[in-house]
Amino acid sequence: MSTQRIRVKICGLTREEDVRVAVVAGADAIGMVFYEGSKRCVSLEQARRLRDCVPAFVDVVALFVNAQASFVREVIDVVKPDLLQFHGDESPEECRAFSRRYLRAFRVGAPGLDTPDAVVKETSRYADAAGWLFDSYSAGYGGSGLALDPALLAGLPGQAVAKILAGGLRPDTVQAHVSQLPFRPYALDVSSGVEVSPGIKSPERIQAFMQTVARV
Ligand SMILES: O=C(O)c1ccccc1N[C@@H]1O[C@H](COP(=O)(O)O)[C@@H](O)[C@H]1O
Repeated sequence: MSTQRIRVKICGLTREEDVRVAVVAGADAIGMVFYEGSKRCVSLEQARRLRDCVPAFVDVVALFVNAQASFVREVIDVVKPDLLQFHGDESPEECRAFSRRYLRAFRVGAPGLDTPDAVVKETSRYADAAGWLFDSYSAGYGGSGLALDPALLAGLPGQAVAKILAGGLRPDTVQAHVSQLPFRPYALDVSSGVEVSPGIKSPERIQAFMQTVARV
């Protein structure tokens, strides 16, 4: 039986040169953060320029945290993302309001999301998502570099929705994180683990991350 390759999204890009490095290294998706509370937040104009560096067959993902619907629509119009990523407290209705494919992020370990049953119940509310993205719980909304507890992901349905692991992945730890999961992830999402500072990526770390994942 063949094992499906694990896809990679590199998130929090702010510079054109980093987008090009990510694409050449084989990233399947690149993410841009539209959240003013993040040091990786990009402007609409910056995002449009980054988007223009992305060739066919690489997805552009726009990440939001409790954004106004009008702002999400503006990003859709200007940047034309392939996927939306909701990383805040958005309800299923708010995620569906744009009739776009979306990733739903879960801050695993947060109050109310701190048992396997609670995770299963919460994910089931977003059964129409294109992917469930499991991030760790931290004081901010994400991009913390902290890893989640894989035991909290036990009991999720097999094939229902693509499962994406995020949170504290690095070139030297990603293999161990994947092996501790109760399932084989569809994809991985990395931001701080391939950076030299928030929003500034390291070509060496991106390449090392991609090479390691290709062997997992
Ligand atoms: O990157 C950010 O600044 C960010 C801000 C708000 C919500 C999510 C954010 N990033 C996402 O967080 C996870 C984990 O990131 P890390 O690898 O631990 O740094 C990932 O999905 C990022 O896209």
